[in-house]
Amino acid sequence: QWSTVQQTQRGLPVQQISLVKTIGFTPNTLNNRFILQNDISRSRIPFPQCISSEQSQVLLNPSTLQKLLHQKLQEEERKLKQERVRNDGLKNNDIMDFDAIQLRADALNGALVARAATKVSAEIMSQLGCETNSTLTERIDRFLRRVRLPPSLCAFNTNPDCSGFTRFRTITGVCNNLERPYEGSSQTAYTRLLPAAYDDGISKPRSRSVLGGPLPACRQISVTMSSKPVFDTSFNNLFVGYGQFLVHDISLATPVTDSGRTPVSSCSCSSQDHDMCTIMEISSNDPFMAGQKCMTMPATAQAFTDQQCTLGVKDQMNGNSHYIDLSVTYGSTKKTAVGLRAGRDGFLKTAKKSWSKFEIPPGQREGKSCTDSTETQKCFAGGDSRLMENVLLSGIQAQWLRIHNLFAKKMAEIHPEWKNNDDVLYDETKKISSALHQRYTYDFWLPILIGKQATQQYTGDSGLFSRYDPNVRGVVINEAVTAALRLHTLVRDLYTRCTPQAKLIDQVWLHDILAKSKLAYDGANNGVDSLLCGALYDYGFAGDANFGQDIHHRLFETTTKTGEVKRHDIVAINICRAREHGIPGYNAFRELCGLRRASRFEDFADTMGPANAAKLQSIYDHPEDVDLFIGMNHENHVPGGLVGPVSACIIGTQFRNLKYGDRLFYKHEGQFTPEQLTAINKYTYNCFICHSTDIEKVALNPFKPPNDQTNPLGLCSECPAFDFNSWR
Ligand code: HEM
Ligand SMILES: [Ca+2]
Repeated sequence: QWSTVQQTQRGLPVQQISLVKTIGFTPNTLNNRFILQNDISRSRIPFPQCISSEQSQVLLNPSTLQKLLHQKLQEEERKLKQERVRNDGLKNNDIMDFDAIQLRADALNGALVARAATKVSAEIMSQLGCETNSTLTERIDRFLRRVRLPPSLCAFNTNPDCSGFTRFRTITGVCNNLERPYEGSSQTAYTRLLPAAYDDGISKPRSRSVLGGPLPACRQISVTMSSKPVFDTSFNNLFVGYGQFLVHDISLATPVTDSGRTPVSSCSCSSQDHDMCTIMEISSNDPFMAGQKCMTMPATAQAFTDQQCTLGVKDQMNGNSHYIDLSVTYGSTKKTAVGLRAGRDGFLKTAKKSWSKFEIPPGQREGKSCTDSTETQKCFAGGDSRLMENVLLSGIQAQWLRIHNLFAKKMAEIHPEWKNNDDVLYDETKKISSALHQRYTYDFWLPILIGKQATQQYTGDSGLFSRYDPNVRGVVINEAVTAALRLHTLVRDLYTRCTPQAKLIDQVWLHDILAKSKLAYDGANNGVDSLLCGALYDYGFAGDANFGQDIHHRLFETTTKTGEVKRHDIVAINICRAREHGIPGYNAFRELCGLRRASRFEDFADTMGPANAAKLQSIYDHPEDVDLFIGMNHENHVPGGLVGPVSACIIGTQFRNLKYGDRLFYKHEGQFTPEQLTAINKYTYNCFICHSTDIEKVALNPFKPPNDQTNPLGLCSECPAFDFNSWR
């Protein structure tokens, strides 16, 4: 049944519209024929006049809508299949092994229905002859969101029973917010700080300057960014690696072609459906890629804006649980989570190698998330498909596995009555490890990124405990993960490996550890532990508009049989991804964050140096055109931070929401007793590293390079064990 929506979750009050009646939905009685015969060649009518016509009443007639939706569903399903067949011949160097996208993304469910609903929305606008542009997106959305899909097509149709899930986190994140149980759960939409901006007001990427000309192409912008990064000695590469681990915890923009392929290989230059595959052009005088036909990336799967399943403009799906809950380690879907467990004593599966006293992540059964897997050297399995994106990331995962199993063992020792209770041991241990992850994130990681002052402003509270606010939405913000948290400017080219005693082994290139498992299994050189050791000493690249070569121009480099070299570019991807996600430009976020909306490039002077403002002027026609990612990377840093004020504002808001909107946040009243929380606070990150690697000395603040005066090394042998006394 179609029905009207009274209230949206964005809090926009929506008027009822009388013409939408409720009717039964019976797919078999529908025919496929396109039933809208109206002339669309008319000249465009301004919005909202176009929707007040008689024709809009006809179009929004429930049975018309139903037929249209059914038709679009079939079309979309067919196109998805065609695209998969078309790309089947491509070399499959899978970086990502996607968990089968369940319920909400299945055919006739979730992602596909959301996609079809967007197509219906676009069709309605087109049939009404509405004039559309990116600035009208919000108003168009508000109009369309009055129309709700039949419940049979809405995966959120029934509320889950949360009564058994109040103490521990669920794997998906469902039942975290007891009033809005799906909020923040895996396979639901990102939220937005600002309304989307789509060229057609519905789903097409921003492509025009406000002055009328085309926006510069993504790769064209990227090649103007320098590849001569400088080091920032105030943080180390473990800070960078932890950051990547953390963003993979909160976000996976699930590709629409979720057949287990990389952003590189899941679309081809000949892809026909540009809604499904973005094709990035490369100019013939490109300094690194001349001769390469194009770069491609699959679109992000779609999701309904909220749990109402209405028509509306395009929104994207987060495949992972939004909360900071160690989902990289434990999984974001039930199936993955179960597969990662050993099935006894609360343990997680691991692999044991003769060359290390420590365990490493288990191999994937049929995994292809790395490019060099063999029978004895398998890609790693984990809760997030990007675990092998680089070996440092795999190392951080190994640490959490080791700590989990160590703690589960301790827990069984102090609670012999739980001996055979796999579930209790798993849940109790997981609750402590996720608490530690949150503590390290908020107390150590975030203050380095946005500075202590901004961290306090957005996430600070006094006293031992903090308080949950069920009205805060613990949902990942599209702008945060599509731009602000894409800290690729910090990513180095060279990675040091060292021995447990911190003796240099060698330095390896990012492309040697990117999607490759070889060095993780390099027993002679201590596997992942030697990279973790190196990360403590390596500086990161500074937060600016310089990007390391490997990630900028040589990402996922492959050579085909015919000798053709194919490369990708994270900067170009980030720009194009944000346009695909309808993220407005930098200027709009300046205003949101309390700065003046610039009308001339000189107005950027309050957030960046004149040279950077001039640089942006040389790329773009108008300040409104500047892409968020590019604008942010040109900002001066906030006090004590690595990012600029607009970045810090978006990131601060994100971490505030993921704290106060997370009912199970470790610091909130009721989660742990004061004694337990004190034990968690006392378990320092340096001792965590000591207990989860073979490294012998770690600095007091492990996210900063060791320094005799300001950040001295401590001996691991002196680290106290985690204090389990208050769990007895
Ligand atoms: C070590 C090297 C890294 C490589 C090779 C890498 C590569 C990538 C790639 C290929 C994507 C997918 C882009 C797309 O299709 O839109 C991505 C997404 C992303 N990256 Fe990185 N990245 C690295 C490190 C980092 C770090 C250090 C951070 C932040 C601290 C970061 C933050 C992100 C974020 C937030 C996303 C979006 C994730 C999502 O929502 O799905 N990355 N990265
Ligand atoms: Ca998560």
